[in-house]
Amino acid sequence: MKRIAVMTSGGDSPGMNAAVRGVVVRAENIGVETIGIYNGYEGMMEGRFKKLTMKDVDDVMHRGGTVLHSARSERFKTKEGQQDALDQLKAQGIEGLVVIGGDGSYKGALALQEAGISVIGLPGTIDNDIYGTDFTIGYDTAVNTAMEAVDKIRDTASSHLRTYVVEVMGRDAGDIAIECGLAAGAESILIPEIETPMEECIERVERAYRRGKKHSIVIVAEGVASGGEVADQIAQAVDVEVRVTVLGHIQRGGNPSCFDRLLATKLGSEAVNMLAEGESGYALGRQNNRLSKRKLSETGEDVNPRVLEEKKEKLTLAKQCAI
Ligand SMILES: Nc1ncnc2c1ncn2[C@@H]1O[C@H](COP(=O)(O)OP(=O)(O)OP(=O)(O)O)[C@@H](O)[C@H]1O
Ligand SMILES: O=P(O)(O)OC[C@H]1O[C@](O)(CO)[C@@H](O)[C@@H]1O
Ligand SMILES: [Mg+2]
Repeated sequence: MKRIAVMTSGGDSPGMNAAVRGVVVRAENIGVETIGIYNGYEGMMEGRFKKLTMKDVDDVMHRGGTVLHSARSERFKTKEGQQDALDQLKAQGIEGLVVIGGDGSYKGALALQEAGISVIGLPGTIDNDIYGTDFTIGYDTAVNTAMEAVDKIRDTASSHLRTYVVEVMGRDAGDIAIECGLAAGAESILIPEIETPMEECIERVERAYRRGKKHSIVIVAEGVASGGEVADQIAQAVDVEVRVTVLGHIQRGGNPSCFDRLLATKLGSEAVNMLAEGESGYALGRQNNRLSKRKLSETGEDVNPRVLEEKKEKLTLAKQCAI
């Protein structure tokens, strides 16, 4: 294999740069050329390609965001869009491709694999919602950002004896909500995958005050409801001042943690090894502290019931630890 390409896609995540660096460094070390594709699948269809050398990734390991930029592309979901992308890859003589992104990006990666490109997927998303890996690149940084923010909110909540509803990211994924909620000792955690009746959430807030607690914290993943909606319901039921904080995109930014840098570097490097050995069509990750690989074709919830099952098991276990 003489020439491969690397791209980032979907919402950015801290550690994507470290993954790109992992790919470029390993490829150069074994004499393979790397092309960077800018702007995700949108850039692929437009031919936004540039050769990358170690010099280009000298100073990116510690940076948040993605130097290759990222995008969400509706056009790439169409057959015509995918054909344009294939034409561009072929014109550039790309023999292998590393796609760094989330579950949506993996669907695009699978389409390219099925069309004859050798693809390896790396889990780059703060959502931690990829089947076959315990952690995604960027999740550790994001959940720590959220937890630190909730710690700060707790200080003011406690001073004013208030309840705070903190809305965190996760349209379909509850990992950030549940793990930052557990780590910050929240009274109630609302996630999209497992329904919690509002009465239960309200009862938990009331119970905290009855116990003599000075504040209470409710974490809600954006996919369940807005923080404002949840706050209104609590304020109607409990005689307490309620405030809302929406953490938003600060959860996607910032320098990647050591964990995310190492995960990204190892996976980037391994992706190149696999392509060089003629293996493709896999999504890489880490499970039980070992490198894991799953077929890209098995990572979608729509095709593999284990995806949702495994996710619910993990979240149910975590929920059992809540107060
Ligand atoms: N069914 C599909 N077929 C082809 N391409 C797809 C498909 N679904 C998504 N994609 C492509 O992948 C891109 C990224 O997907 P999406 O917006 O779901 O983000 P993601 O990769 O899941 O990351 P995150 O959830 O962290 O933002 C989409 O904009 C689209 O171009
Ligand atoms: O920045 P955008 O495109 O609004 O995306 C927001 C979504 O992206 C994610 O952060 C994942 O990257 C989700 O948790 C969130 O719902
Ligand atoms: Mg996703």
